[in-house]
Amino acid sequence: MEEEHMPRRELESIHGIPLYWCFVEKWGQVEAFQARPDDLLISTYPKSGTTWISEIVDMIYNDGDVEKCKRDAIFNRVPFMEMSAPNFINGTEQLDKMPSPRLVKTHVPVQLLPVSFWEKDCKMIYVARNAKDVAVSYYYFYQMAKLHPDPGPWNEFLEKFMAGNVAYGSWYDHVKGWWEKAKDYRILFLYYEDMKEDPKREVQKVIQFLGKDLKEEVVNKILHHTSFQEMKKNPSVNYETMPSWALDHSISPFMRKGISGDWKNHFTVAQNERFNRHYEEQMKGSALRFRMEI
Ligand SMILES: Nc1ncnc2c1ncn2[C@@H]1O[C@H](COP(=O)(O)OS(=O)(=O)O)[C@@H](OP(=O)(O)O)[C@H]1O
Repeated sequence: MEEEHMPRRELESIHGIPLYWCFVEKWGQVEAFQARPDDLLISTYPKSGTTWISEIVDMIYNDGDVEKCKRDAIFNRVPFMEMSAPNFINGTEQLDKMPSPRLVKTHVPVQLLPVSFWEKDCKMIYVARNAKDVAVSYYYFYQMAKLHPDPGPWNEFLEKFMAGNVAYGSWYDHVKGWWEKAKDYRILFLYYEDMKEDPKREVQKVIQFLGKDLKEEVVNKILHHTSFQEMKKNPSVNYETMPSWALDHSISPFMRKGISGDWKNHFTVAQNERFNRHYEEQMKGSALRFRMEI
């Protein structure tokens, strides 16, 4: 049998946001998606801790039962709403068939979220990560995930990232857009850096937001199971069950470093200065504050 493969293709655009051609092709399904009142939406800009918070939430939903959380891969337990690609299960169709309560993953900027999520007043968790670490993580992900166009050399990719010419568009607009919405809707806004600094405190916030009450020993179990070291070796979350023609872990593992501040190993002094100037302009007037390391 001929091996499946995924030829790299340039991004297309949906409502002005650059995105994979195969997601754009089925965008009508995303717009028409019917959220349910007890859905929990997990929203992030790519590479901001989506898989981490997804596993934490599934562990909370299952009262810290590790075996239950190993029942299936993370992308089946927390389906990726806008996912649509040849030879892959379609996100909206997968969700339509799923019993409630559902956990839903998305990376859409706030203006592209299907309206039914607002109408049903669903709870949402948004995780934000500092732009420099996201850019680095995204650069490696572009290389290993064949859905992306070729990222080119780091310097060129960084320029594209700053200009918002990457999948899901501008990081700056994404975080600012969700931050503004969090003022009016049931959105728990978390930072990756806070989760790294004090995972217990942040997991407690999630438990409270979900209206759960878990014993300390269960919380400790969740913390252990969702540590980077544990998740890296857990096939139900490390994406190694995905075919290598789609995700090539030999180029870069999905669970790559899991730290804050890795950008320092990639940005030159000149790149950092240029990035900082651009960052100030983009984030001017926003109350959002990120820590670039912890
Ligand atoms: N448990 C845990 N602790 C700390 N960090 C973690 C954890 N799990 C995943 N990661 C890191 O998150 C990065 C992947 O982000 P996402 O899961 O958002 O990726 S995706 O957008 O859904 O493809 C990617 O970051 P980098 O290592 O910087 O590339 C992962 O390593």
